[in-house]
Amino acid sequence: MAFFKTVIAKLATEASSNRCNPFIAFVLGGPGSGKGTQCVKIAETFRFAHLSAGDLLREEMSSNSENGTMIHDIIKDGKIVPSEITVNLLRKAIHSSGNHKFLIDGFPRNEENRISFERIVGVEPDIVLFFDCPEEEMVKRVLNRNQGRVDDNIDTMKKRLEVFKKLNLPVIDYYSAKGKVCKINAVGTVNEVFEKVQPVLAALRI
Ligand SMILES: Nc1ncnc2c1ncn2[C@@H]1O[C@H](COP(=O)(O)OP(=O)(O)OP(=O)(O)O)[C@@H](O)[C@H]1O
Ligand SMILES: Nc1ccn([C@@H]2O[C@H](COP(=O)(O)O)[C@@H](O)[C@H]2O)c(=O)n1
Repeated sequence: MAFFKTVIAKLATEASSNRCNPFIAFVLGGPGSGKGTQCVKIAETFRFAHLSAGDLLREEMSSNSENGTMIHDIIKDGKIVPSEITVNLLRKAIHSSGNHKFLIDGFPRNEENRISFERIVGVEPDIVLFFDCPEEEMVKRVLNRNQGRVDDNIDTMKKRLEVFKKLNLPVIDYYSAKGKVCKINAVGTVNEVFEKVQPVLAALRI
């Protein structure tokens, strides 16, 4: 708890200085951990723009763009779309949003995503929210989601969990070493989880 308070205090101090840049919160967690659900609540309560990398890719996939089929095949296979595509979608969404506080949901998924964002957008995140959830709970949530997603099936879910462990956890470790990660236990009802998130955001004086 003391460590947690120190991290928040440090982030709050950094957040209130140097506010020319946008405020960027990366939101990470395994597939089905509930990051999208929490982002909606955070965005409403704390007036953030919520940009979901997965949603932007799904929109691109449905828009008959030249990359649509490739994106579909990669998502269905639980793999990661080439970073340049995702980062350029995020860059455009950031620039057209009119907001200066962003929740970037489901990004960066691997080292290539992380490095590409720094190169193309030119900023690092101020904070990383990590929704930590046991695998069996994530599987249950994804299989009950019922939104017609091509990746909400047990075969793709197994691959996504492997990709999460192999490629995404090292990114979380990278930001942990920089003191930027707030880990939130994602078990509980949606409101119970939000009760744990709220003080973290409230402490950031932005
Ligand atoms: N705390 C919770 N308890 C039970 N169900 C939840 C909880 N949070 C979210 N859900 C449900 O679990 C499913 C997955 O949630 P959500 O889409 O927010 O996860 P996600 O981490 O964004 O997933 P993905 O990475 O696959 O997009 C949804 O159907 C959502 O309604
Ligand atoms: N940075 C990202 C984010 C997502 N993807 C692909 O989309 C799938 C669904 O993403 P969610 O955030 O909605 O879980 C994901 O499994 C990837 O295939 C990506 O490539 N890069």
